[in-house]
Amino acid sequence: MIPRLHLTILLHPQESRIGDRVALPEGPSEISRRTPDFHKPTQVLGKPLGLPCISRKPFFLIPRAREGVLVKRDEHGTKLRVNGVSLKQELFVDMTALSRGVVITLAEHLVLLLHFSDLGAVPRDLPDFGLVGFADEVVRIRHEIQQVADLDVPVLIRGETGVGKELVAQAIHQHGHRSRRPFITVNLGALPSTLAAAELFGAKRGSFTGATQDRSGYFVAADSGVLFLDEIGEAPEEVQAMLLRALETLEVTPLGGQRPVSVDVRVLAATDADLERDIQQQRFKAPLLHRLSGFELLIPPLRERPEDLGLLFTHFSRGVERELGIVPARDSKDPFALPRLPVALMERFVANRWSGNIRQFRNLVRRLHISNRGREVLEETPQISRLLDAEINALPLAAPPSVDVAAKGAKDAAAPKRKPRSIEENELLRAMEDASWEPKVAAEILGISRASVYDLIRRGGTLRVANDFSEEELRAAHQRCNGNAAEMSRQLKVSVVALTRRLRGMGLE
Ligand SMILES: Nc1ncnc2c1ncn2[C@@H]1O[C@H](COP(=O)(O)OP(=O)(O)OP(=O)(O)O)[C@@H](O)[C@H]1O
Repeated sequence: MIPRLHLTILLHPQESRIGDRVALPEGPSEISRRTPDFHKPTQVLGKPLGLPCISRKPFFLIPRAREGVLVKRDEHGTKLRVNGVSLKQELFVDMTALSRGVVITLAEHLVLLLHFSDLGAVPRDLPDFGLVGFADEVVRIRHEIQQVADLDVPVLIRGETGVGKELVAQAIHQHGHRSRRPFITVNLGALPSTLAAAELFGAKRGSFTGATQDRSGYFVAADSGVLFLDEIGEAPEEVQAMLLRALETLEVTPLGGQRPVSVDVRVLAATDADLERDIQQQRFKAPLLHRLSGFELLIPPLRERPEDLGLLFTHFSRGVERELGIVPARDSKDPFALPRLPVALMERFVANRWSGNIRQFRNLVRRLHISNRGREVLEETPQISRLLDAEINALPLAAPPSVDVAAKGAKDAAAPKRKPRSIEENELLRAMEDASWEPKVAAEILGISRASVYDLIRRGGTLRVANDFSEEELRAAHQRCNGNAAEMSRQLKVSVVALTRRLRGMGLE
């Protein structure tokens, strides 16, 4: 098999939308992206573009050029044919570097990631199922989802924590016959064993202390749909026995109830545990494993597919900006803007072979955007350096400070919320700084409500909100910062949104 060179556009200088065109500084070259994702062909038209990092000669990227074929390998490096339609130029790159990914800048303002991938094997009609990435292993998973989604068999999804097991479960649900029926998630690791039976199978009023009314339980809630048993390896032994019975009989009896209730559920389960070892050590019931694994899907960790880092970075960047309402500080109409993501930073991601999981990577991207709020280019802030250094030392990252918005059901219910009183002034200050002084974002970081953040600001005495400043103070700051609201926000340690509103009210933009 000839390895192919794959080219990923990491970040457009101006995050263009479908059909937008971005002028390149050298001559009349143009780049247009036709689709919002990067799996589809990227058109690069026009004049030669400089490849300052690795090219020995200028080279053309031709329409629909997205891959090259390795044609020669010798002591000078590797010769690849960049060949979307026909051969136009050759590109020399270092083979070792290419195997871990090469980050380059095009015409100084477009960052690309080059690496090998066997794109020839991807069937054109294979849906992406919401899984970002095209590493061989991701393609295999997509293929397996396609094979199993519309069969009513139980599926066991295995992989380390935070690799995307729940995402895969959702994809199976959405592409199966039960897509219009409920998808209920229950995290067995978060279910106290004393309540497990009632939570799973329901309970009649008065059946135990605290059961003040009838409850139907997860199995009944998922009737005719899909029940996703997350962290199945964490299920206490008695819960395993109850689950096995329910799965074998497809009947559940609510606690304190007389008659069993029939249920029609497709069960998907996920675990990061070594269940075979747990069976040997008699911590997990072998029949339950057999019952759950009508089909098995194994999801590899991100460190085994670094070629997906670029796509995931872009995907999460968009999500974070949308979710937190962060507007990039750059002028979106400037086609000559610097790349949002500098090569040096992307190189850090690639060279480090990010050893954390996808959730941690998303958290890093989120922090990168928050701590760079108001800046045109994403820079490595001290906070990001700390996270990257922690990765180099392969230390696990701290749990994400914010609630996982993608997590559903029992997972959310179990997410810890903090007491505002436990937050010291220093921690508030750090969170506000990381949040670029935006209380909404600081609230996410701290795990408290926005109202509580305002409350802490008012009680603390170090920070103020925009409304606390006198007109005189604001006019002085406005003059000092030449009317730059982002700079004023940094100096006054106050939300740029609230500040702009105040300035507008005073007739100052
Ligand atoms: N291939 C992917 N493309 C885009 N987002 C992904 C991908 N894989 C995982 N994610 C995102 O990463 C986060 C973690 O994924 P998910 O919760 O599915 O992992 P998990 O394996 O179920 O984690 P846990 O073991 O902690 O339950 C989610 O926000 C998910 O949307």
